[in-house]
Amino acid sequence: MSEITRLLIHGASGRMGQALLRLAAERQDLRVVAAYSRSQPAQRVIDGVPHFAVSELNGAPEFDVAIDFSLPDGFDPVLALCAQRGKALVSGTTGLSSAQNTAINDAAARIAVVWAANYSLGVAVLTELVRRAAAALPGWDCDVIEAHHTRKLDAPSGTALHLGAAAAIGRGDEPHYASLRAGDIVGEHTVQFAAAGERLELIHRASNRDIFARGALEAALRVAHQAPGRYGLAELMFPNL
Ligand SMILES: NC(=O)C1=CN([C@@H]2O[C@H](COP(=O)(O)OP(=O)(O)OC[C@H]3O[C@@H](n4cnc5c(N)ncnc54)[C@H](OP(=O)(O)O)[C@@H]3O)[C@@H](O)[C@H]2O)C=CC1
Ligand SMILES: O=C(O)C1=N[C@H](C(=O)O)C[C@H](O)C1
Repeated sequence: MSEITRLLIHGASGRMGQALLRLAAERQDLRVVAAYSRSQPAQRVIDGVPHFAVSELNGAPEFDVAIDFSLPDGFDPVLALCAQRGKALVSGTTGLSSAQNTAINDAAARIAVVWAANYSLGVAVLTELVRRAAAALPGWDCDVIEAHHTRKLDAPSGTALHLGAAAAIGRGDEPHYASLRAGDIVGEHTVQFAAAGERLELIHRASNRDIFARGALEAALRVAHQAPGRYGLAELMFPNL
């Protein structure tokens, strides 16, 4: 086991991929050994990091953990690579199908896997608040309202679905969802509880993708050498919640 954790970044050319590469370069405890993007034209080295096209994924160099922020179309090959190599995977790709979710559970018999719709501490706390509010407010209307940039493809967002599931645990039924796509909004989530005469709103606003990238890098460090299993973000990162 090397002291420096070797990272493979999948989805490197994207908004999240670029944040991950920039923040990883500032750290001494990890090193990006390969960065993959769908449309990378040819193998090349950028700031000391070898970049490849995803078509070359099977020939990836040795790594300890892969971080994936791509799109559902790209998810299966990186999960397969990690399972085949016996290496951990941290993924934040949203919009995955139920079959892909089942594939994560299957892979977790062989490797350590973390998948989370949101890697920020604020949303981890919000999730707990939503669960408690939903349990305390039976019979109130519950709506999850999310806003994101116009380039986002999935709706409702993964975080909205995650918060809705937390509310459902507290109240026994799913809330309603509303999605807005406008400008360059990084990510905003409101969980609203409403009854006659009063309304409670719990809100998280992300203004910078670094919060997600930092969370994913930390999760990767923590899970890189763990035993096989599907690890929840809260148990791995925020055990005091
Ligand atoms: N869990 C969390 O905390 C967060 C999750 N997300 C999620 O992360 C994902 C990426 O977001 P974002 O960075 O904004 O998206 P971008 O569109 O900016 O980037 C997507 C990346 O994935 C690559 N890609 C696209 N299709 C494929 C494919 N079929 N195979 C392999 N690679 C592919 C793209 O390569 P190329 O450029 O060559 O097309 C690009 O590198 C989304 O699902 C988003 O919802 C985002 C923020 C936080
Ligand atoms: O695509 C995004 O940008 C984001 N996606 C995640 C989601 O679907 O919840 C997390 C964050 O809101 C940004």
